[in-house]
Amino acid sequence: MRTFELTYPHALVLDELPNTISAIGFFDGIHKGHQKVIQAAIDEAKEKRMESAVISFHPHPSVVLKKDTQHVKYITPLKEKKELLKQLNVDRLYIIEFNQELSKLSPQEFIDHFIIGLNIKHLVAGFDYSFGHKGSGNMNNIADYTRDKFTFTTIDKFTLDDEKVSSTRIRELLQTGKVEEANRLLGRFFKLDGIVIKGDQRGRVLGYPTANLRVNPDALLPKQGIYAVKVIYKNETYEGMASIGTNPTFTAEREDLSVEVNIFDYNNDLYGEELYIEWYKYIRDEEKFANAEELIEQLALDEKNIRAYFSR
Ligand SMILES: Cc1cc2nc3c(=O)[nH]c(=O)nc-3n(C[C@H](O)[C@H](O)[C@H](O)COP(=O)(O)O)c2cc1C
Ligand SMILES: Nc1ncnc2c1ncn2[C@@H]1O[C@H](COP(=O)(O)OP(=O)(O)O)[C@@H](O)[C@H]1O
Repeated sequence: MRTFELTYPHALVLDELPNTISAIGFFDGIHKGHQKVIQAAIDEAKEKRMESAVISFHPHPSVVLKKDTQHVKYITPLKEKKELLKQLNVDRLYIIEFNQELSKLSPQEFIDHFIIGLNIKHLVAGFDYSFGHKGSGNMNNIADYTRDKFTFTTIDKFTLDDEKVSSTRIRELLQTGKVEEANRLLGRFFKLDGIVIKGDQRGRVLGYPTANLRVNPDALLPKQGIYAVKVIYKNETYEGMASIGTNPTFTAEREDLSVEVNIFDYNNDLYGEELYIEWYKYIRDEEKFANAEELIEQLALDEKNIRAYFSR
């Protein structure tokens, strides 16, 4: 997959671009609905022997358009989005910088520059995709803007058990600890990755060393609490238990959340290493215990429960 990060106006030359069939959308999460849109573009490209592409945006439009949104958290930050699209075997990824100037383009200007101008011969989008100033272009009026240079397909809303699969729904599920349900809509396990950093060096004393992760500040974290997880490290998968929280038993008044994981049946130095965590099940809320002994008892119980969960 070749990635092109474009700012308006881009300098790509039409004559040098291959005939392309592209999906377009913000696609946060690359969930099952997004996958359907993207797969439709890939399938059509194969059939027509053209290149497949995804056109997406960064940052999220709400960062630019809303006054009160300072920081949007993503189900799939740009890095994860790229990795997932690469796995889907998309040939080309165009990331358009979403800024004030872009938001002011008319629908026709947007189409001329980013669809016709990128040599897109066929465009695939979800039923609710909109483009151009204030989203005035959409899949119902897009025929007014094609100049007969490309055709398009609109993909109907994707539902699971009568519920629309949406990024908003998945965010809500993750933020309320319903990771199993979120995973179902994603069509894979929700993942976070990070580099192992030093914590307070207390875990090993408790008998439960925990790898503390520095995660992407753009990444959406699931609800605070304790989870059954799998840890992927150097292509090996381990079971483990993770905590997202403030370690209230030991620390008062802490604002940032730590993401840490105790890996079962593992004993090795992990500082500086990259771990991927797959989130399986919410187990319990984080608690403030009276002392370390009580926390240790609870950790033993958590381990027992989570091992049982994985061996069902
Ligand atoms: C599965 C699991 C459950 C945890 N539950 C709690 C909890 O309920 N309350 C709490 O204060 N800390 C909890 N912790 C965090 C521990 O306090 C923390 O791992 C320990 O203090 C070690 O911190 P360190 O890695 O910075 O040395 C939990 C950690 C794990 C891995
Ligand atoms: N089973 C394990 N799970 C997690 N980390 C482990 C494990 N075995 C060894 N380690 C190592 O121990 C470190 C965690 O020990 P801990 O005392 O909690 O220190 P810290 O407070 O720096 O996280 C990890 O970063 C990793 O390098």
